[in-house]
This record gives sequence, C-alpha cells and structure tokens, in this order.
Amino acid sequence: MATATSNIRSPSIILFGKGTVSYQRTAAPFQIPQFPLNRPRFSALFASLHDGNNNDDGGNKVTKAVGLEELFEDSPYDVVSKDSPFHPRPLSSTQLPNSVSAGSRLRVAYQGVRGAYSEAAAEKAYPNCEAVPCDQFDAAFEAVEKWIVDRAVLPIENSLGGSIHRNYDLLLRHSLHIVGEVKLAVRHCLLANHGVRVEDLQRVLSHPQALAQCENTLTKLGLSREATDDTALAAKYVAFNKLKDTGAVASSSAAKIYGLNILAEDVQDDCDNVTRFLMLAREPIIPGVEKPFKTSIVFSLEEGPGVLFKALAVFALRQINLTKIESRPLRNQPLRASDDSNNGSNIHGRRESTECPKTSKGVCHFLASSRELSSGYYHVVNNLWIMNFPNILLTILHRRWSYCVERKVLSVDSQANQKAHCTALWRDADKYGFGSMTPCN
Ligand SMILES: O=C(O)C(=O)C[C@]1(C(=O)O)C=C[C@@H](O)C=C1
Repeated sequence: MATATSNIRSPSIILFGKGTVSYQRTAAPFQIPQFPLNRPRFSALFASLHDGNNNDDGGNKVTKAVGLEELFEDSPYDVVSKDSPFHPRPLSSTQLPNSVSAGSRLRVAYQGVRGAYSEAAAEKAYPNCEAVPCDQFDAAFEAVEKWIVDRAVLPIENSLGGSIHRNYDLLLRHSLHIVGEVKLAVRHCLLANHGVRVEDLQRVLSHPQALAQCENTLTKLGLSREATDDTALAAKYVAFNKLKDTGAVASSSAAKIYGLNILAEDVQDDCDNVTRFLMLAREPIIPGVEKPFKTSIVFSLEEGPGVLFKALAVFALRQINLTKIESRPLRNQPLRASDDSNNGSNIHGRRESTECPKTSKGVCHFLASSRELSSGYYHVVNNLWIMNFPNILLTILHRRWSYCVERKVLSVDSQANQKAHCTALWRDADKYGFGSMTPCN
C-alpha cells in the first residue's frame, strides 16, 4: 500500500508546454477573436480562452471536458492554443507581454487554473474582479509588475500545512507590496470520473499543500500521491484523461468545472483548514498616523550568539505582538558542506548579488551587501501587529532594515505617543544590533 508523496512530471507541464516553446505556440490563438470585446486588453493573451462563460455554474461542463480530451491526444504542447475555449489559460512568466493595464475592472492574478482555491481567494479579496490564472507564482508576481494585472492574491500559509515558502522567497525577489490579506476556509473533496468508486482508486493527484492537508484520510484510503501545480489542475487532468484509477483532491467548484463526481467531501484532516492569502500590489498602502497597521519586516543578521533573540527583544520590549516568524535560507549565502568542519563557527564567504535585482525596494540590495559574516538566513517577522506603528518608524525600517510590507488597520492613538514610541523602538533597535546592519540606500 503506497502512501508516499512523489513529485511526478507535473500535468501542468503536459498541459501548458515547455517554457518559451509554449509562448511561441500561443501566438496563433491571438488571432482568433473569441475573447469578449469588453476585455480587449487581454485579447492577446486569452484570445482562444474566454467565451464570457467564466461564471458558468458548471451544469454543462461534463460535455465540455470530455469533448476537449481529444485535443490533448495529438500534441500535448498544442494544448496551449487549443485549450478550453471556456477557460482562460494560465499565464506563464515567459508569456507576459509588456502591455500596460487599463480599464475599470480590477484584474487579479492567481496561481492555478479555474477552480483553484486561489481563484476563490482572489474573488473574496476583490469581489467582482477579473481573476486571471497564472501557471506559477512567479508569473503572478510578474503580471503585476508588468502591469498586465492590477493585483495578485497568493497563498502564504495554511493552518494545517504551514508556510508556503516559495512565496516568502518571491516576496524578496520582487518589488510588490502586501496591501492586505484574505483567509479562505479550504474544504477539500475527493474527486473522480463518473462511475469510478473509491475502491477503484490507486492514486490521487493534487497540490502538495492539499495532499498534506489530507494526509490522514489519504493514508487510510491507501492511495499513493502525486503532486500537481494546483488542485484544480489535478481535477482537470483526471477529467481530460478519463482516468479510472486516479482521483483528485480539489474543490467542489473544480468538480463542477471539469465534470467530476464528488466521492467524498471534507477530506482534510481538520475541519478548521484555513489558508491565508496575501493581496499584492505595485504600490504600498501609505500608512496614516491615525490608525495602526499590520506589518511584515524582513531582515538578516550577522552570525553570533543570540542575535535573533536580541533582534526580537526589540519588539518584546516595546510590547509589540509578533504572531509569526519565518526564517529562510539566504540564497546568496547558502550553507556549505565544508561548514561542518569548522565546529559551528561562523560561516565565512562573500555574498554575491546574483539573485536580487539592484532596483528592488531596498531589501535585496541590503541582503546582498558585502558583510562577511552572516547567519545564512533571512528572517521574516510576519503578522506583526503593531499598535501605534508610526510613519517615521516605517520609513526608518524601510531604509535600514528592509521593507515593511503588510499593513492593516487596528486602532487609533495620538501622534505624540507614536513618535515617542518610535524613537524608543529605534533606539532599542540600535542597541540590540539592528543598527549595525548595512543601510540599504
Ligand atoms: O491548488 C490550489 O487550488 C491553490 O489555490 C493553492 C493552495 C496552496 O498553495 O496552498 C491554496 C490553498 C490550499 O491550501 C491548497 C493549495
């Protein structure tokens, strides 16, 4: 009874081609004007993909899905140009033109195909938005940066599966700002083609996070697991390939969209399965002094005893409530096998700025600075609920530590209090070590 999770060649690769090649292939459909006329700015990207049916409740989806299967058979890479005329095809980072966003309806990028939880999150975050699918997280970041869309909504953590590290890392490499968050209750279903029973299933496909969230159930069922780029893509793959021994873990809306049967509902291990999504924009929210904001800060520290403890003391001493901290490897200062031999002493070596664009908002420049000793990690103090978090401090943090990205309204206090609070906090920051960091500008 196999229960291990394996990463197979992702169906998304099968469906959407191979990088730049699929980009070339997309050129043809641009000429087919099936795209709704009221969305001209996307005609180049989605000419063959929309029929204005995005809100279809799925009543006739079985026929559509089955009919499309033939399209996959002759040449998988042509699927880009022949993909469902009913669904937008995901953007990939190689397919983003430099067009400028215009128009009134907010366009919001999400990772996945139609029916992904991220699509639901995008619609929850921005009701009445035009949700734009992207094949990878990077593509969603780039779509905002290149003005293809106005916002991105991307998962950052799940109550059962934990952090989505990829997006932490991408936040550093891109220059977008967190302007809000949305939490989505994720209720997974076990889906299969019509006529397939639970006992017929040998394996199940889904996003790794979704598989992790259903670990106990899938183990009980004795199903092997294979990873896909998103849950809805798993459903699409199972449907289009008419698989009889393979199910998908995905949403009930994915079941409708791709014409699958729901074998079991609520297969996640805990009924409180919530994913937190970040709302990302090109411009930050400018914090006012009249309201406190929820803030995230990224910083790295020099190697030394208790440096992280001291850094966090800065917040503790100011009664600032931290709700999450995430430490991630610094890509340009990776751990090396040879570090084993120096008995846990400092990691030596010069960091090179290869990953981070110089123009990004401070933090990458900062992290790429040439300090010789480093812990090899950067730290994200996340969900930092700061009462009376003042503008001036935000400015200082932005200049010296990195960036403050997440801001949300909490309550109100006087400006004088805020200024005092800020000055003291910054003094502590200097005292406890942040002050020794290399300024980023
Ligand atoms: O695969 C999807 O449907 C997604 O939207 C992605 C994602 C994730 O990355 O965590 C979002 C919510 C669920 O936690 C499972 C998967």
